[in-house]
Amino acid sequence: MIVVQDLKKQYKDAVVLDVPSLEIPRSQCFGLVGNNGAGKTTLFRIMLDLVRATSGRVMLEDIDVSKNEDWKSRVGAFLDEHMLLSYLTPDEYFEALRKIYLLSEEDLRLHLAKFEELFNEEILGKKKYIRDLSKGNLKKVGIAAAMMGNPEVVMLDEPFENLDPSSQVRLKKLILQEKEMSQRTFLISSHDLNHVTEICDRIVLLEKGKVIKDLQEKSTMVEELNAYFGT
Ligand SMILES: Nc1ncnc2c1ncn2[C@@H]1O[C@H](COP(=O)(O)OP(=O)(O)OP(=O)(O)O)[C@@H](O)[C@H]1O
Repeated sequence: MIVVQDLKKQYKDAVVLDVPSLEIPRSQCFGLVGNNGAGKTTLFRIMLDLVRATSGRVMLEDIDVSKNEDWKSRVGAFLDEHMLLSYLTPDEYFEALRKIYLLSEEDLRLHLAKFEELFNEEILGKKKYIRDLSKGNLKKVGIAAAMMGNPEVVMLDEPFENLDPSSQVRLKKLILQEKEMSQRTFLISSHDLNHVTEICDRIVLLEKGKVIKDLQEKSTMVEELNAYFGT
């Protein structure tokens, strides 16, 4: 369970995030939507202790993520390309992570096999550095890396952005499979209302840093979001 308590982030006079309370139960696929600047990435960055909150806290189980490091082995995330080692090839990068996560070569092979369709023969076995990959292929590397090491929680910021239509469908399939086979909690931010509502059990709508809708009824989610965004 992830618990957000009295969380505020302020830059000078601007309050960019103000979430009094939010609970994300284990194995929920939690979608986060909102217009540009709503605070989605800021919330993820605070959850990963990449940015310090002005006040309040994020707890993973009973761990305050800003006060204790023990949550780090339980969380995988891909927010942006800065999280990758761009001077490595994808193969070298996955191999480095394999050693960090103490996985066997077979574990890594099995993990990457799940991404075979999504990678579409563009990622592995090529002698191309991560820095030279297309934006979509870079995202695929980041997503595969975020799911390594069997994390309890996976956070993905805009995972569908820059993916071609077939890759978007393949990624949705992959997340749905992972959801079914593991007890993983997914936190996914997206501007793509159709994709996010299709895979998530719950959608939280942020606007100017505040939660203005918390939708848990699958049958009416798309309708409510379309009405809000005027789409
Ligand atoms: N370092 C910073 N200094 C000042 N303001 C910041 C800083 N980082 C983020 N902000 C502001 O915080 C607000 C929330 O930004 P955030 O990136 O979290 O939004 P978002 O919902 O992820 O937006 P998008 O959909 O455009 O990615 C924005 O107004 C942004 O300008």
